[in-house]
Amino acid sequence: MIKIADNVYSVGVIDSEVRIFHGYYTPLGTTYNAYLVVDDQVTLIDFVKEKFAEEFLKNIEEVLGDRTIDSIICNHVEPDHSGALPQVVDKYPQAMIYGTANCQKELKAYYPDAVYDFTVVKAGDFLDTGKHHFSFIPMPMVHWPDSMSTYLAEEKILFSNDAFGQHTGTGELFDTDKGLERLLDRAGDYYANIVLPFGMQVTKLLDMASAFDIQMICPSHGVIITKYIPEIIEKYISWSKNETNDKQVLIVYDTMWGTTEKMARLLEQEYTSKGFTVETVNLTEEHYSHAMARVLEAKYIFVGSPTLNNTMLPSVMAFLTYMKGLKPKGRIGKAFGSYGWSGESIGQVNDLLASCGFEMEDPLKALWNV
Ligand SMILES: Cc1cc2nc3c(=O)[nH]c(=O)nc-3n(C[C@H](O)[C@H](O)[C@H](O)COP(=O)(O)O)c2cc1C
Repeated sequence: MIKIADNVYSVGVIDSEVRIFHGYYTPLGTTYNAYLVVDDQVTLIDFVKEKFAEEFLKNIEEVLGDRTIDSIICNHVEPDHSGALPQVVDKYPQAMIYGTANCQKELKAYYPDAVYDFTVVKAGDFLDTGKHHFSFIPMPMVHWPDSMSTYLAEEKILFSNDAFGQHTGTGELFDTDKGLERLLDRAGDYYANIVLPFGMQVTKLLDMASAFDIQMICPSHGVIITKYIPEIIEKYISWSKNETNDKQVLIVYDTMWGTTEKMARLLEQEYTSKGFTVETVNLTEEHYSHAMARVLEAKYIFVGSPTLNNTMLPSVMAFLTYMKGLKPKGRIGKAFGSYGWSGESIGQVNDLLASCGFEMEDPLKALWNV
């Protein structure tokens, strides 16, 4: 438990061990952030993953002692945020849960046996807990239909849920602990792997949030943002518009016997000598979500695979399928790869990149060797 403002406590937990998050590799683990606001009435904002329910309840008790929770704001139903709901409502049965209409439906589906009262909230609604006033900012699809943010006027805090999140489970608490570069690196990694398809919805959220004076952003994963609010908002505006760096190339490949790797190195040399910044990811050595984080600001996405049994390597297929789902826009693609006789992989990679809506450069093929 940590006090983060007058009467506001961080009561979430650190999960330093989690490594895969719905297909997204999290080398630093993550945190499940939840917050308590103590007023005439006590409000809990979000829960944690079910596995950490006991630790979570202890954190809450450390702040409240024998006091009870009157209101629970459920910003998002996904089990990393709502998993401990049954245990919390069991201990604090009188608490009223506030969330969007979709939140109500999804909670019923996830926790059919839990007993609790629920009030549906929408934009413009307030919760008054004595000296504190919460307002609700629904942000559907950032990143589920139920998602919302909550603003606490007196402390100027935006509880942003998954927006502005970062998977950083190393014990850092504030953006000032490790600085701006670290924050943007972790937030960018998260944005690329989770938020990227929802640029339009992020724009709406930023428009709505601009009406509030925000001095602190408390996301549901990672560090609390205090110092670098303008910087992170500027990045969110840029990422939501799919703005890329025209001089940045990402090369992603895999290889069996090294020729496709040689092709990747040749492309790297060519583009570096032309003044581009080039990042190269070998999918045997790095997870595809690491490559995805690099997609965020790269204008050029070059993808290479040799032909294996008339198709591309599974690792390359996994990356391309994953990237397609995350809907990056406005990129320039190029397929490359080596083959022995039929060479289907290069055309298949080309077609998948084209199906992402990328403008395509001519593919590069190498028979056996370069
Ligand atoms: C198990 C296996 C299956 C292969 N299947 C095909 C194939 O269906 N069509 C083809 O053109 N080449 C095929 N090849 C040849 C490779 O594509 C060729 O060796 C290529 O140069 C490998 O590129 P790399 O060095 O980047 O791994 C196959 C090679 C292996 C080892």
